[in-house]
Amino acid sequence: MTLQIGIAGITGRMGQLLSEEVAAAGAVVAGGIGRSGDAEALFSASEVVIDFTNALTAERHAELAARTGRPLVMGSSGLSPAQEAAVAAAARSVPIVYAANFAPGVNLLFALAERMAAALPPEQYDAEIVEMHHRQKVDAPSGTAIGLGRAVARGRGRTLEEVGMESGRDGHTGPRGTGPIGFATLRGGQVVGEHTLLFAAGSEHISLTHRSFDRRVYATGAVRAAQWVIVQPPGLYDMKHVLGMA
Ligand SMILES: NC(=O)C1=CN([C@@H]2O[C@H](COP(=O)(O)OP(=O)(O)OC[C@H]3O[C@@H](n4cnc5c(N)ncnc54)[C@H](OP(=O)(O)O)[C@@H]3O)[C@@H](O)[C@H]2O)C=CC1
Ligand SMILES: O=C(O)C1=N[C@H](C(=O)O)C[C@H](O)C1
Repeated sequence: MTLQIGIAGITGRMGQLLSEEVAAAGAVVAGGIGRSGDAEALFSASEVVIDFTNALTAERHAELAARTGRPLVMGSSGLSPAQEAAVAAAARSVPIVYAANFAPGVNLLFALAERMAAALPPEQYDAEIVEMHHRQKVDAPSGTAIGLGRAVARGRGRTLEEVGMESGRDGHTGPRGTGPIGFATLRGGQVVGEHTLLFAAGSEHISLTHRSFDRRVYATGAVRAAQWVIVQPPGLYDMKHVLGMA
């Protein structure tokens, strides 16, 4: 049977590409909604739903996935801790892939970030994350930047909340703290997505950069995640699970 995939956010930058990538993968677009669409009807008509909307809508869709028993692939970013907790609660009754970034290269970057952070002591190496996106992006720092921050903190045996984030530096900030991860956000033009992780010590710097040139890389990854998630038991998954990197 051909997989019936619903698309939440079908009129958006990602949604339009998703329609093409669903067809390219030999699946069928079961339906799609923008902000005026009927989400209940979309979930009923679909075997799996892919959501690229916004934080508030994505939280509602996670709850709807749990209520209808339809697996969900979620790419929306900018979720608050409470919204992420709601997604995790929904994933107790339905499988959900919630990924900050569906590009394979970024998921390799997450793994490398963790390894580098484990090797570079925070007393000597300050971790800074710089991201740039198109002028339409509404959330900051990007979900991927936060994901990188979490990977660095994990490598140092802590959580991001424990190590702390230094973002939006302006005015008399005082000296940089030892341990917190710095975040800088650039917005402009039509940049698809750029992320740099820098470890800065007194006598050396080491950095890793990922650049996306085409957001189709996210759409391809999300469709792959949809094909993967339909046969998983309930749980909260990430792209590393889909890619076999967990
Ligand atoms: N994880 C990843 O790899 C990636 C994540 N993203 C994230 O995906 C999200 C979408 O990005 P992008 O496509 O660029 O954004 P767009 O603004 O281009 O698209 C947003 C889509 O969401 C729809 N929408 C808004 N409100 C609702 C609602 N209440 N119910 C249903 N649909 C709604 C819009 O519909 P309408 O046209 O009617 O307004 C539109 O189709 C963002 O959070 C972005 O950060 C983006 C790229 C990659
Ligand atoms: O809004 C975008 O465009 C993107 N959002 C995601 C994020 O917040 O990290 C992923 C990608 O960088 C593009």
